[in-house]
Amino acid sequence: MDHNQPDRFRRHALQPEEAQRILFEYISPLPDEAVPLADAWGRTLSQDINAPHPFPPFRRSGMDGFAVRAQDLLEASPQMPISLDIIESIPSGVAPTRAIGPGQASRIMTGGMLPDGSDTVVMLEMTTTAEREEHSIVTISRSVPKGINVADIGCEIEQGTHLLHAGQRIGAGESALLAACGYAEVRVTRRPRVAILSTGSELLEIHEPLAPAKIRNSNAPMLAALIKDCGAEPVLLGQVPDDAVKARSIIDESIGTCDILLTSGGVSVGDYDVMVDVLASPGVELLFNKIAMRPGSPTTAATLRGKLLVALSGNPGACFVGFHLFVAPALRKMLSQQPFTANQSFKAHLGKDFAKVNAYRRYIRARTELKDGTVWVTPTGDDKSSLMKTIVGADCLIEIPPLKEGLAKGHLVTAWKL
Ligand SMILES: Nc1nc2c(c(=O)[nH]1)N[C@H]1C(S)=C(S)[C@@H](COP(=O)(O)OP(=O)(O)OC[C@H]3O[C@@H](n4cnc5c(N)ncnc54)[C@H](O)[C@@H]3O)O[C@H]1N2
Ligand code: MOO
Ligand SMILES: [Mg+2]
Repeated sequence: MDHNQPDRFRRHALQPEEAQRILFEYISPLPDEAVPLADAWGRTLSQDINAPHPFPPFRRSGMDGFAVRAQDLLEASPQMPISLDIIESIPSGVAPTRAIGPGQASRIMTGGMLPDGSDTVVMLEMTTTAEREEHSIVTISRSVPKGINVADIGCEIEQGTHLLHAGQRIGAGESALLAACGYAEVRVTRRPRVAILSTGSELLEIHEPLAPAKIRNSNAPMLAALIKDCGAEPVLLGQVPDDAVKARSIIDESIGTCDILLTSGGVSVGDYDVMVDVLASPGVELLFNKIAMRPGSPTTAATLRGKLLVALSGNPGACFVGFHLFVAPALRKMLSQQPFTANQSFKAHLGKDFAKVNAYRRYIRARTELKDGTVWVTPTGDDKSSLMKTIVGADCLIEIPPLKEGLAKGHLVTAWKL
C-alpha cells in the first residue's frame, strides 16, 4: 500500500438518494423456487395466488347449536315456545345425511356443514332438549333472524378472488390463506446469499478473551441478523487483518458464491484502511465511495465480476445505517418485494431536543412511540457512529437535514422505518 498516493482518498460525496439509485441499477431480481409451505415463512412469494375454490367451501355453522328453518320459529316466544324434532347430530367434518323439513332440526357443531333445508343455527344456550317417546325434541322460546350463525359458501373468499400477489412476504396471515387454498408448496424468490467479511487487525473472534488494543467482532453478527431480517441468507466469511492482499483474495474466492458481498471496516482515510486499496485494485469498478450523510459517510459500493460489493464502515452505528440505507433495499429488489421503494418514511414529532449542528444530513437511530394518538420518534441515545448500544431498540432512523441550529422537541421530522 502506498500511503503517499495522492488519489487514494479522492472522493466525491453523493447524496444518499443518488447513491441508492446507482446501486439499485445493478440489482436484478433473483429466480424463484418451490418450497414446502412449512418452510415458507419470511420468504417472498413469486406467484399471484387466486382462490381455487370458495371459502368456506360449504355452508358452515358458526356456533354449537341446532340447524333450523328460521320460518319455523317466527312465532316462538317465552309464552309460546316451539318444539322441533331432532333428526340428526352433525359433528364437524361429517356431511349431513338428512334434509331439514318443516318442524325439524339437526344438532350441529361449530364448523359443521349445514343440512339442506336449514338456513339458520340457534345457539345451544337458547335451547332446551327433551326426550319424547321414540325421539328427541328441541324447544326454542325466541324467534331468530334468518341466516344467523351461518357462514355462506364463499362469504369470506369467493372463488377466483385475487388473494396474494407476487412480491408479498409470507407471514402468519399469508400462511393461513395458502394452507386453506391447498398450497402445500409455494413458489418463492430464491433467498439472496449475502457474504460478510470483517476487516480489522483489532478484531477478535467472539470466543476469544480480550487482549490489549483488541475488541471482538460485533459487526458480523449484527449484519447476519439484519440479513436474516430481510429474508436473505448470511454467509459468514470470517475476518481478515488489515491486509489488502488477504482481503482481496478472500473476496475473489467468495464473490462467485454469493449475490452480494459486504465488508465492514477499512473504508476511511486511515493508513490501514485497506478496503480503499482493495476497491481500487484491478477488476473492481467503483460505483461511489462517499455519501453526504452521517453516520456512514465512507460507505462504498463497487462491482466485481458482475457482483455487488458494498464496503460498510467499521463503526457499528455507521455499519447499521449503511446497511439499512443501501443493502436492505437492494435485497428487497432482489427478492422482487412489492411495492419496491428504497425505504418507507413517515412524519413524526421529535421526542427530544436535538442540539447538534450538522454539515451533513444525519440518520439517527430512534424508537417510534404513540402518545395521545400522535407519532413520536425519540433517539435511542447518543447517535455517535461508534456506539452499539443505541442500535438496540431502534425501529426507525430520524432524518435530520443539514442545520445551523438544532431542532426542538416536538418538531415535525421525517423518519425512516427499519
Ligand atoms: N481523519 C479521519 N478519520 C476518520 C474519518 C474521516 O473522515 N477522517 N471518518 C470517520 C468516520 S465518520 C468513520 S464512520 C470511520 C470509518 O472507519 P472505517 O470504515 O475505515 O472502519 P475502521 O477504521 O476499520 O474501524 C472504525 C471503528 O470501527 C471498529 N470496527 C471495525 N470493524 C469492526 C467490527 N467488525 N466489529 C466491531 N467494531 C469494528 C474499529 O475497531 C474502529 O473503532 O472513520 C472515522 N475516521
Ligand atoms: O460518517 Mo461516520 O460514518 O460518521 O460514522
Ligand atoms: Mg478506518
